[in-house]
Amino acid sequence: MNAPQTTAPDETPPPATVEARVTPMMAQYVEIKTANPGSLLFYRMGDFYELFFEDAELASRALGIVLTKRGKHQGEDIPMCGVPVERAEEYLNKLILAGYRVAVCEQIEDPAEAKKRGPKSVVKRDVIRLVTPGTLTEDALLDARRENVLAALARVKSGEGEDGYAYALAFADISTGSFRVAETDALRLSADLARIEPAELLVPDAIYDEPAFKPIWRALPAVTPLPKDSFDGAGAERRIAGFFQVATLDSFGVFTRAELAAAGAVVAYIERTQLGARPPLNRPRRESSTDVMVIDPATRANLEILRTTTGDRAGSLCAAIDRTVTSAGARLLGRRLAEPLTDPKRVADRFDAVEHLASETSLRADLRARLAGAPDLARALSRVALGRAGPRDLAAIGRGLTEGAAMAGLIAASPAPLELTQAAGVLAGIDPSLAEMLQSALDDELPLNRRDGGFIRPGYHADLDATRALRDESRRVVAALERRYVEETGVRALKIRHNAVLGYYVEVSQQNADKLREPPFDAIFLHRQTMAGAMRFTSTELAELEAKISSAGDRALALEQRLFDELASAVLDQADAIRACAEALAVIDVTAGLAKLAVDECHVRPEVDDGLDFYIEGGRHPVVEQALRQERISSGGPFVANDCDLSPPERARAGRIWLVTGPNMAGKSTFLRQNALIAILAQAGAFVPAKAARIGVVDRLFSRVGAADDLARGRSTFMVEMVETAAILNQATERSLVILDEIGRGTATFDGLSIAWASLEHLHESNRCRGLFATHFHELTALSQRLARLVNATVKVKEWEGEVIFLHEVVPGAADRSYGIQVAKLAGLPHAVVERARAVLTELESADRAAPTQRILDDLPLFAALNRPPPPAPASSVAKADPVAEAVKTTLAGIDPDEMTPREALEALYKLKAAAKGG
Ligand SMILES: Nc1ncnc2c1ncn2[C@@H]1O[C@H](COP(=O)(O)OP(=O)(O)OP(=O)(O)O)[C@@H](O)[C@H]1O
Repeated sequence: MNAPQTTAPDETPPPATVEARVTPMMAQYVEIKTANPGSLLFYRMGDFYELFFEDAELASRALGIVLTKRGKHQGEDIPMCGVPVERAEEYLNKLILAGYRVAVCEQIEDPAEAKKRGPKSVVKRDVIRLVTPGTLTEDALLDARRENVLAALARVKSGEGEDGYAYALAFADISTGSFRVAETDALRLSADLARIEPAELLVPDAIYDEPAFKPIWRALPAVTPLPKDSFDGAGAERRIAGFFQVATLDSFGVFTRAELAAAGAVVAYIERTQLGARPPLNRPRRESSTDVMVIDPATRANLEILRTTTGDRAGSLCAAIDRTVTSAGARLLGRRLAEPLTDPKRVADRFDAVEHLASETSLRADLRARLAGAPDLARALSRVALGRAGPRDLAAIGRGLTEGAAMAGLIAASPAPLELTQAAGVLAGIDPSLAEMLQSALDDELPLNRRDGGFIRPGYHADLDATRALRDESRRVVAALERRYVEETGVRALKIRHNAVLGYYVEVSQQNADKLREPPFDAIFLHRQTMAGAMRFTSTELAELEAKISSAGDRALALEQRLFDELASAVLDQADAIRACAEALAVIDVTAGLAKLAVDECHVRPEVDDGLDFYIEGGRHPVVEQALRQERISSGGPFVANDCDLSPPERARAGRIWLVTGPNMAGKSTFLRQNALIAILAQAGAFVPAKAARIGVVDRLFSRVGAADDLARGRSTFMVEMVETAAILNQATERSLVILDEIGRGTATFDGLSIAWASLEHLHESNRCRGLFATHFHELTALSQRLARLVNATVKVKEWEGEVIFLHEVVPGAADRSYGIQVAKLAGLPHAVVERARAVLTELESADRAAPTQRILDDLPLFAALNRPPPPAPASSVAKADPVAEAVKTTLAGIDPDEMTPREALEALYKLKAAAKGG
């Protein structure tokens, strides 16, 4: 969903036209609103953020809060709604999720200052921050276990690429500081965006409006079009250098013009939304397009890598393998699964680290115990940098650094592989004095907000201790004064209380009040307020005490604020080191989590190399296996492991394709998916659910599994299936792994069979990829006699007293039937329908089912669309314009399978057979 547009500037009266009857406050509101188009304006008034006019109407609907009125503007009622400041985050969250942006406008002076300018003057206000989906930092607004990425897409004319443009993406998570850039192109853009999963994408106006891109925008949570100059390539370098406070970008590495433009846009947008505050971003790191396995959006969705098709984390691959104990670890695991590597060396480094912690049981347990106490360093640091931190953030950084140093010691105690020694090196390198300072400065129990005070540990700062003593002493003096007044007046129920309006006051019941209003006490007590059952007084003594107490309290608070700033700036001085620590902790967490997974779930270290093998022995589906075990969803036994070997046959230079047939519910889809997931896990650096595995790096993974329509894009189920199949046939290479499940089932039988047949040939002959192809078109199994690298496999079932028993075992060979009716019966189809279906099936099966198979083998030349000399045509080739074939063709042309009843279809089949016999 794209962000709904809020009031455009020209819809509210510009300040110049504001007439005399516009109140000064409204004039200020209108001015600020005009300066912040496209955002809802949270206008601070006391303890509330108020929204006016159209903003109020939109927000009251989105938040389900009451819409009221407040005064008049140019003769019209002003619609208004408000949210209490202390609950603002919760409401902000809802608005951001609904796709809005919010400009937060605060009072930037003390109301007392405003009063000095005259009774009608308005408190100065200004926008201190724009809250957008991609620029959140508050814990309450973020999902701890997910990244929150702001991305920008830039395009520059280059004369290269399909459309003469060079494209690049820059993507940053300001809540953790990661910042990367990568080239992309119009074709792989949606795959890259699916990998990056931006919470908000910035695009130039011109691209935003191009129809070809609209479907891509629709798949994203928020897209923000920006004017061209935000992507100005020439200015970008200066802007980035300014952000990182360096003179030139020379030391950052080499970037393309498009990459610079994209990174410049990200930086400019952060500066704009944070109003000058700088989150501690890493310097942009360049990614090469070949570094990671390309997985298109449909494949990601189909394989449920990070989320299930319904959008839940539970039930996804990520959830099934996540044993991390920190949020940062969970985020890194998600990132690794989203972008499996293609370099066997880097993959091996990750395996070494997992293997080490898998075998070092006690080290693993110690690290995990310490990690569990380590807070989210990266997000805390980001809030410190943006001035949004509380005392708990500072304490979190201190604790994280201390735990980190301890973990470095644990790892370094014995020889460890590279990934772990590198992480330990980073953790050990941090100066311990910062953590010590934070530890000694901050109390054990901390308030959430710095403005509440009371977070500095007694004994840390002498002046603060003295001021606090004064404040507390004064309180004791109040108690003493109360006792004295009780004695002097003889009113035992006399109390000294405090509230925001009166400050300190003396309260007595109505019965006792007269006593205080008579001599001699009327000289001491001054009447202030009459309540239902009580009367309130002040006294000179009390007023003096009050001034002393409040000044000591104010001074203590001010001192604490100063100390907070000092601690924050000490933290920021080491921002780079702290961020590196946060990354190192995440690496250790992911590694230890994967090691634990490997041990608990019996996963093994696969071999990943530059070859073309794909050999899995005893592979399992990690999600289905766990589900079967935990929930006992199936009455059957545990998960049945299966082998899969798509490695090239001897002397062949391309891998195999397995054609998997088998009854419904036998486990074909599960088998297909498990092999794709194993490839992802292996290249992400995780051990895999198998007895053994050897995988030649997969450059692209494609899967067309299951059917879903995309009515929003005007595509039927079959259309979606064909669009996805087209992408696979156009893009798969020898290095790719292709998983196709029941291609062609969404249309009439003959159309479907023909499409499946032609696609299989194309994959085998032209793409030459490794593949798994599941189908109910049993006729296709005959193709293995002609396609050298096509292997038939089937999922075994047993039939027992008319019932089918699923064995879930994948074996060589072909299935002869689908047992669809038995499965339909299991699903509870009415008895009459099941019986009728059996009768129809028997009748249909009595027709010659071998005919299409025969045609595959004899009649059609094998896949003629390639740029290679056509193979010598067989004797009975259609190419010879055989009159019999012509007759079959003519009869076929007259058939519209979609319009036929089963009986007509049967008759048409007989006619075709007759035509084929030359009748
Ligand atoms: N290897 C296995 N071991 C144990 N149970 C399995 C196995 N594979 C699949 N199953 C169980 O069988 C169910 C059906 O599997 P799956 O959806 O893969 O069948 P299918 O052959 O693709 O069916 P259809 O052709 O109807 O789509 C799964 O939900 C799972 O519970």
